[in-house]
Amino acid sequence: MSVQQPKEKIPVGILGATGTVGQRFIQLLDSHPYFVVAAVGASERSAGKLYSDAASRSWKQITTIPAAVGSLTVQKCAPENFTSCRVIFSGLDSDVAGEIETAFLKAEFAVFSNAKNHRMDPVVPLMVPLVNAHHLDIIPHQRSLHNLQKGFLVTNANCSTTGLVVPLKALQDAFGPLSRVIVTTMQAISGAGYPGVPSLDILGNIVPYISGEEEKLEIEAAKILGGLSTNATAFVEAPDMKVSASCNRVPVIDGHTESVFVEFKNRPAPSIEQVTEVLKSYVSEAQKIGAPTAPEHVIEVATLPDRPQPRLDINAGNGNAVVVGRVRECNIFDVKFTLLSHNTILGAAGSSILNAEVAVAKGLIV
Ligand SMILES: NC(=O)C1=CN([C@@H]2O[C@H](COP(=O)(O)OP(=O)(O)OC[C@H]3O[C@@H](n4cnc5c(N)ncnc54)[C@H](OP(=O)(O)O)[C@@H]3O)[C@@H](O)[C@H]2O)C=CC1
Ligand SMILES: N[C@@H](CC(=O)OP(=O)(O)O)C(=O)O
Repeated sequence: MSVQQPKEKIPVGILGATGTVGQRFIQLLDSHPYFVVAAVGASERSAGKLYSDAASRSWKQITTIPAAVGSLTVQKCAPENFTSCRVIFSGLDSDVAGEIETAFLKAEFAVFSNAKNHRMDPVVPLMVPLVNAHHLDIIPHQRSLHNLQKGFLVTNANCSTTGLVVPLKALQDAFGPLSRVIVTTMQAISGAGYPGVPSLDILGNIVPYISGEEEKLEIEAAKILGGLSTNATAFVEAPDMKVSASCNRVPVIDGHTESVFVEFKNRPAPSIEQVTEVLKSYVSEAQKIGAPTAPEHVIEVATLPDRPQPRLDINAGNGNAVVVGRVRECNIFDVKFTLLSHNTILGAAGSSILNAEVAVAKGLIV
């Protein structure tokens, strides 16, 4: 089923527009077929300045600030400053995202958040567009609980969780429930925002601790890989699946690499050839409904034995695909592989934009 795209541009606002994720939104939306940036917001430090001035020092994208956004005045993140927008993309710091995003929800905006604050809310989809777009079906219930006509709130997952759940979803769909997953991450420094990790801590080094990260990987996957109750009013966690994570910060600018070990519940376990074929041929709902920025291939399976590598593979599917390599037998669990995903594109702004495209296609953005 491919859905017709909107004929008119949809004005969007970006909260946290000066940050690492906010900048990615601005870069990605510059060429978007129907979303157009109409307002930008950040902290009181930036509010009142032209975006080009507020972001001049922190802008770290390889493209320049689009002129139309550079000339916008940065707003305080209050709903009354975003009345020209129908959609809000939030790249807000989690210290403030909770309250601010709730205010925009209550003011009837369609809010797409990258922050952790609302992810485990029982009526908020924790949505990885290449995995669980059907979780959007809870929105009518969310609206009725909050007494809203048009507004709703959807969150992205943690950036490492996002890369992980894509191949897990393909495997779960094909071979049934997963019982145990162990993952060790090697996470890029852009994951910590700007200015992020001090250079003296990370250059020539590895830091084997990212605050709160392992816990997020361990709980978010079960919500994302689970289903919805039949009346679409509650999420049902993937049963029996246990995830154990070990997270490391490595001196890479963009791209989270993960070593993954998977055990299936059903016996006999699939062969490596079957696993590889399933990963290669996985198709997501976002692709089926014709979301314009969905990658052609959700999972690219690397054939060379020393791939994926962040420097070489990070832009697969314009940053919205997951590259999986080294698919092989595991002599403790069933299969092991290495994956790479772009932490600020698929892991953040790219997924939010895809989530909004899916919401447009489902008629939720009015
Ligand atoms: N970086 C990544 O790979 C990923 C990040 N995330 C999440 O996305 C969010 C943004 O992350 P990131 O871009 O890396 O962070 P940054 O630190 O780079 O940016 C934070 C943004 O929040 C704004 N901000 C800070 N305080 C306030 C305030 N009191 N009121 C309004 N705005 C405020 C900042 O504005 P100002 O410039 O004015 O200070 C800035 O625009 C976080 O919640 C993070 O956890 C999720 C997945 C991946
Ligand atoms: N913690 C991630 C980025 C992030 O901000 O995650 P979360 O949105 O789950 O807090 C990293 O450092 O790479």
